[in-house]
Amino acid sequence: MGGMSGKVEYAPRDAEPVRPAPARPDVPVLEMRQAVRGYGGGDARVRALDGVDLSLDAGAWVAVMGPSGSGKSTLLHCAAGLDTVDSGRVTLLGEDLTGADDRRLTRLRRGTVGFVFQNFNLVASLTAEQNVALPLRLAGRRARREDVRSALADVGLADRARHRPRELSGGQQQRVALARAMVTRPRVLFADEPTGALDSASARTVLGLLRGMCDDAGQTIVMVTHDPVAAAAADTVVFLADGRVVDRIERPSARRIADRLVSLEV
Ligand SMILES: Nc1ncnc2c1ncn2[C@@H]1O[C@H](COP(=O)(O)OP(=O)(O)OP(=O)(O)O)[C@@H](O)[C@H]1O
Repeated sequence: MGGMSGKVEYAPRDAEPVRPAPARPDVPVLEMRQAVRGYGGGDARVRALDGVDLSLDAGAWVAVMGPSGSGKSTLLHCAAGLDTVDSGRVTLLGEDLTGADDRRLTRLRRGTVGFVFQNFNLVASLTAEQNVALPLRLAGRRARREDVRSALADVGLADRARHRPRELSGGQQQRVALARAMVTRPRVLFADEPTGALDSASARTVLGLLRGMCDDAGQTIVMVTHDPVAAAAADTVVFLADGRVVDRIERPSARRIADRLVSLEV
């Protein structure tokens, strides 16, 4: 990739803007039906997902919670097409991920899903702007300057475009990671502990940005978290235990979530 360490080579001004994948109002954005994913064999066999049903429409924000080892990461990975289920079905925008080969999965993910992780996963040698431009370049297209700049402006970092990750606070780095996830306008954002490494003020900022993404842009968010305060920002909390969905609360308070978690962990 030319120019990785230098300035971003932007597309010409009249280049096609990034457009979200077409909406399919007739199908859920994400659907899991009786999803099963096991690891290991024989006596050591673990059913990380044991018949999970989940259906999410455009603009839905679900938090996935549960004790350690309950299957949260496995659910996220299978829903995002980073991992495949052993049985059951997973569809993204109506397209079946089950049995799709790696090339097809990569194509389905591109432009359809975005990712944010606890540890930001920014490229240390690249500026904020270059990090945000990266998914477009990985998709084989030149980024338009205005798409990259507006993604950074959306997270309040227009004035930090030339900063490298080490020159940014944790909260700012996570906002760059959000801008990077959003620049392709994904229909679904998968977030694994997006506020896990942040102080409470930065966490609130990030949760507020996520709220805007589902309310204003109709994007769907699947967020794994251990934090009841973060989960209370979502519309729905799904609780996992031993690979199964054991409860679901709509519009929950942090208090109610914490109480439910405690009851699962004892
Ligand atoms: N690659 C793997 N090989 C073997 N077992 C695995 C693998 N990945 C996950 N598991 C097992 O599957 C179960 C679910 O794991 P998963 O990582 O999805 O849980 P989690 O809820 O995300 O946990 P945590 O909150 O600790 O991150 C666990 O029992 C785990 O040990």
